[in-house]
Amino acid sequence: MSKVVLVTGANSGIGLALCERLLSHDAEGLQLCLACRNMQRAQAARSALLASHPRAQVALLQMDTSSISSVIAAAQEVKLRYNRLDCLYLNAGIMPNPQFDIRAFFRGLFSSRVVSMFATAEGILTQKDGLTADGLQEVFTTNLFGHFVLVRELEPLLCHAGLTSQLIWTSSSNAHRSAFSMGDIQHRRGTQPYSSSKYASDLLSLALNTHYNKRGLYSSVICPGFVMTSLTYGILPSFPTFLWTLFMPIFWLIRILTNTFTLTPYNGAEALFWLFKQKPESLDPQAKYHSLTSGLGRNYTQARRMDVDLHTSQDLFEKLLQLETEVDRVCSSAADGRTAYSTTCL
Ligand SMILES: NC(=O)C1=CN([C@@H]2O[C@H](COP(=O)(O)OP(=O)(O)OC[C@H]3O[C@@H](n4cnc5c(N)ncnc54)[C@H](OP(=O)(O)O)[C@@H]3O)[C@@H](O)[C@H]2O)C=CC1
Ligand SMILES: CC(C)=CCC[C@@H](C)[C@H]1CC[C@H]2C3=C(CC[C@]12C)[C@@]1(C)CCC(=O)[C@@H](C)[C@@H]1CC3
Repeated sequence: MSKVVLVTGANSGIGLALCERLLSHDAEGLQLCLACRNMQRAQAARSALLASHPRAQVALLQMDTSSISSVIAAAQEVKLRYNRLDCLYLNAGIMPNPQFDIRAFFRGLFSSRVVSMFATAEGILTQKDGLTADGLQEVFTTNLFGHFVLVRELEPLLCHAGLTSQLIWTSSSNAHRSAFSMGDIQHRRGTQPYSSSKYASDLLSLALNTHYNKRGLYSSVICPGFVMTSLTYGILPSFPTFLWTLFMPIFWLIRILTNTFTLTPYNGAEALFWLFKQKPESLDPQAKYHSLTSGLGRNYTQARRMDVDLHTSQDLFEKLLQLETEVDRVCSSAADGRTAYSTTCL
């Protein structure tokens, strides 16, 4: 029986490279569904995949993870099209308006934390976040909450007696506990919404395992390493893309120090692809699976323990459930024509 796999943010970067790798592994035994916000870009990605795998089954789904109504509509469509989902990749993500602290970068270069700075970007990156049309924080909603709502909506397709399914989150080694606050899960008040949203996805994955393992659903988290994609190019917007290419020899040298410089989307998708081939029951719910590339260019996956605990993960899960109920209430009162209030108070 063919496996049904849905990938969010599949039209570019790591998501698209993953689709290519999945099809190269098993073009005919998969029903691949690319969930994207922009259908033109989605169509281009589908054509590229079909050019190298003409017999593959590749479907498209319109979904904007920053819009809760779009996520709910997309989930309804999935439920009409498929009767089960084997693997759901929660990969779409943004890092808007990044501010790169050059001084901190040069200080870091000549300090003992140089390797960790290149691996995690700790202390050198902040972002300016915005609000979605629903009044939620944009990074939180796109990277985490939209995906949470998607998982909840797709529960009937993911939880089947006697069968297992997988959730696989594209997190980051930029996920730091210090950037996340349980009193401000959307990160309204801080300057590191990206790090906060990725730390929250690490916590949420653990909580999802606690709640859903008994129903056959398993969740894992990966870090693709540092990959050259449009997300990365956005960090130095005044830098033309070709200048990044000129830095490649330096990056290859850095790769000798830290194998986290995977650099290409193909390498970055290593852990995503590796997890797909594992038995979900055999995976460690407290581990983050890192895509790594050695100095000689060998790709491998390594599990590293995450800085998460069950109690905090459970607290976050409950807060997300509350937020889901609130958003639902606001949306239905707006649909009824009653006065809708902004979700900024949530
Ligand atoms: N590049 C890196 O070094 C690292 C990346 N990551 C993570 O990897 C994931 C993939 O990013 P990457 O491939 O690098 O970057 P890209 O920008 O190439 O890919 C991001 C994908 O997410 C999609 N997306 C963004 N916002 C939304 C939305 N609201 N609804 C639906 N889709 C959306 C984008 O669609 P569109 O084309 O329409 O913008 C795009 O397809 C992200 O979660 C990122 O945080 C983690 C660690 C390192
Ligand atoms: C131009 C030169 C010579 C160096 C580039 C320095 C930084 C732009 C670069 C160093 C470490 C990188 C990094 C990321 C972005 C670009 C850097 C800050 C990430 C934050 C990208 C997104 C992630 O999720 C992280 C895992 C990356 C960590 C490393």
